Amino acid sequence: MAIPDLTAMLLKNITIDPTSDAVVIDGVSKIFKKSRPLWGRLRKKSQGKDQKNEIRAVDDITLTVKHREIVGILGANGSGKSTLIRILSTLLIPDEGTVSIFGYDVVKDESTVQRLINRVSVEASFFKKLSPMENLLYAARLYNMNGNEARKRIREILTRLGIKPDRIDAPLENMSRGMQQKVAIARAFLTSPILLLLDEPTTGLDPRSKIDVQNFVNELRDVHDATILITTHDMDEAEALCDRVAIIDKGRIVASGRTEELKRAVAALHGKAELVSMNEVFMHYTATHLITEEDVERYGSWEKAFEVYEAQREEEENN
Ligand SMILES: Nc1ncnc2c1ncn2[C@@H]1O[C@H](COP(=O)(O)OP(=O)(O)OP(=O)(O)O)[C@@H](O)[C@H]1O
Repeated sequence: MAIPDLTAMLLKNITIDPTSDAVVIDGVSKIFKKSRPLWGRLRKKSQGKDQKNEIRAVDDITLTVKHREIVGILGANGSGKSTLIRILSTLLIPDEGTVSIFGYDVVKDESTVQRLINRVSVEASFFKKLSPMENLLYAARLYNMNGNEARKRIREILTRLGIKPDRIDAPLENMSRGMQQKVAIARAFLTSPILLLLDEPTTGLDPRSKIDVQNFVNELRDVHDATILITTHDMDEAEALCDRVAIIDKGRIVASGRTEELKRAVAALHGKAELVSMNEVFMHYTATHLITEEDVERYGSWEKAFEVYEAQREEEENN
């Protein structure tokens, strides 16, 4: 099927050197003010103490992503993944450091960068009364795509992502959250971006749909030369999809490399002959609490126990 060369269209007047790095993040930090309940603020005032009221959501991150690489940012809730993705997509300005996308600075060359990237996140905005087809045609029009070609391509992508034909023309508001997530993913694929930023794209999707999305991500890189940065909690996904991962904890990169390398390194640290799992690697670098077999039994699974301890940690940090 003839697909309009949208990438070429979008890149008119933008020079891209495919041999240069796709993303260069250099010493980037983002600091937020902690918002406190009124009672907490009054109490602090009365105590007259100068308490730390800042969160370094991203703390001195340096990372390079090569053209056509798929890189995973792995971190627990609140570790700074979305903040980093928002900086890359020009939605937030870094307080320290610089980021460039194919040589264009996210602050100084904001509008150029916006034409090179596409971000998918759970907060995707859609017209909920309209159907997936109508929403995606609207997006296609923004990118000057030919209507008939766009219609064909949209149907193809939505079908590939497992959306049933009768749902393609039905209102989005009647679809499950997972299905709406797939429409958000379809929108990013429709415009074949040079750099795709996927912020937890498969959270909430069933296993079959996860695989559909992962296959599509691979295809985008293999066929359309895209570079992909993906945040995820899902270690299997990271292993299946990413050439390289960076583990982030409290805004800092605590480990990075190929999954195989990290598994070998952690196994060696634990004195094990065979490779450990990616879950163990993740725990090794991020856990504040060692999860025991009793915890797994008590909470039903390793992931559930991890979530419970992370929630406790977050609560402690916010108090
Ligand atoms: N606009 C904001 N104002 C104040 N604090 C913020 C803001 N955005 C994020 N934070 C804080 O920054 C830290 C990092 O948040 P971020 O959303 O980047 O984490 P995350 O790793 O994406 O988490 P999750 O997996 O839950 O989406 C958290 O402590 C969060 O509460």
